[in-house]
Amino acid sequence: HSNREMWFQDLFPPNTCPINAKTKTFYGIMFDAGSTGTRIHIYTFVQKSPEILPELEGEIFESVKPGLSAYADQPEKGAESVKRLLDMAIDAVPPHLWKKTPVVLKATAGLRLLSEEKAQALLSEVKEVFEESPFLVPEDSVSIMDGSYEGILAWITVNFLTGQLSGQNQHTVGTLDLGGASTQITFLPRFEETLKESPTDFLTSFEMFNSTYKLYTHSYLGFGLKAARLATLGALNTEDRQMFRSSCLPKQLEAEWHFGGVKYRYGGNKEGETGFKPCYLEVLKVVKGKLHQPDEIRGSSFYAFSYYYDRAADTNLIDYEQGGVLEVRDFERKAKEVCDNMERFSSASPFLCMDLTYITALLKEGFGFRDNTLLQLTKKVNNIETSWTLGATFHLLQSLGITY
Ligand SMILES: Nc1nc2c(ncn2[C@@H]2O[C@H](COP(=O)(O)OP(=O)(O)O)[C@@H](O)[C@H]2O)c(=O)[nH]1
Ligand SMILES: [Ca+2]
Repeated sequence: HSNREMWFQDLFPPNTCPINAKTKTFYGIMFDAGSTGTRIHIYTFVQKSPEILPELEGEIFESVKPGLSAYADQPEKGAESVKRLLDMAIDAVPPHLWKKTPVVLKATAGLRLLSEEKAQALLSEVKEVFEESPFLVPEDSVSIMDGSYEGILAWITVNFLTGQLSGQNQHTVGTLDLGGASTQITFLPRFEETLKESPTDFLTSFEMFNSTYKLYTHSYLGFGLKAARLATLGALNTEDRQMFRSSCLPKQLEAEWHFGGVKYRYGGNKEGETGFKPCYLEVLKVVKGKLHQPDEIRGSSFYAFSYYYDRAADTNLIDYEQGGVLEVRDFERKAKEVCDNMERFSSASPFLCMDLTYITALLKEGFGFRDNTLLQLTKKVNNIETSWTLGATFHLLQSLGITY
């Protein structure tokens, strides 16, 4: 819509070009209501002309625990946790831009797993908090996000931040996100076979920055790290409140754990086996045959974040600040080390062995990656969080006509 302003562009040297004086600065506020926490991302963008992608100037990021789903029976308290984060945006965005700055919350797997009624109560309390704020509240500003968008938008984020969405010669990278309750895999298929052999609902066309991307993506609900703990313990979908035991936990352990508003009792195999081998067999039951395995990913490398990153950092496989490159087999090696020496790691989370073993099984037996598949573990690129929230903000600004 700004093409009319372009005629004079060639007449002026770039630094005196009037269009530069028209550089747009804008903000976007995106909430990630995840299963384990709620986070606010306040983005600042500048865009110098319609031909180039908006530049991301910075991000303000803050988070609170627990997630909204933990307030299933107290929706007002859940909304209060959102309000406290939103107050940060009042300070971060200049007052004259409040009315033009959209605020949106998207909930993921935690709310997907609640009853419709409880989820809606939470969402409408949050909507009220938004309506009372000075920001722009678009239609559908508070919702549960479809799982396929979660993967696509994270893919957009990572590929935007690594510069793969601008210019020619785009070498996009696939992404792996491991949340608390669900996990996503997304990549741009290069092989005709992948397009032919994938279930149709795993393939989605998505338009962004004037390009159309046909992506392979799927969100596996119940395969996030914390949901997988419950599945391994056999505690999913059961009303039974017994003690759940596993060979992946320290022998003498007996404890309680809260997830999604439910209390679970769990412990080690007092008399029976413990260690990597029996643990791997337990975890295998959770993943084996449950996931689609596209052939073409076996040899390619992926960006991995969220709990892949956290557990790799917890065990010094990568530096907590820098991230790093790993092979799938590094997770297996670390799982063996932890599971076969649980006393040595007892000061860490009692679930460390189970988590690392699950990650190993998910990658190898779930998705079908090779032992030597490379994983680029990343938390931030150029100081911006690798989260679907950036992709979602681009999508939002585009739909509101705020970006070109
Ligand atoms: N890199 C990155 N990781 C995040 C961000 N927000 C949450 N996470 C990670 O996401 C994981 C928790 O998943 P969560 O979003 O609560 O569960 P989900 O609803 O199943 O996706 C943890 O490993 C967090 O560290 C973020 O902004 N950047
Ligand atoms: Ca998440």
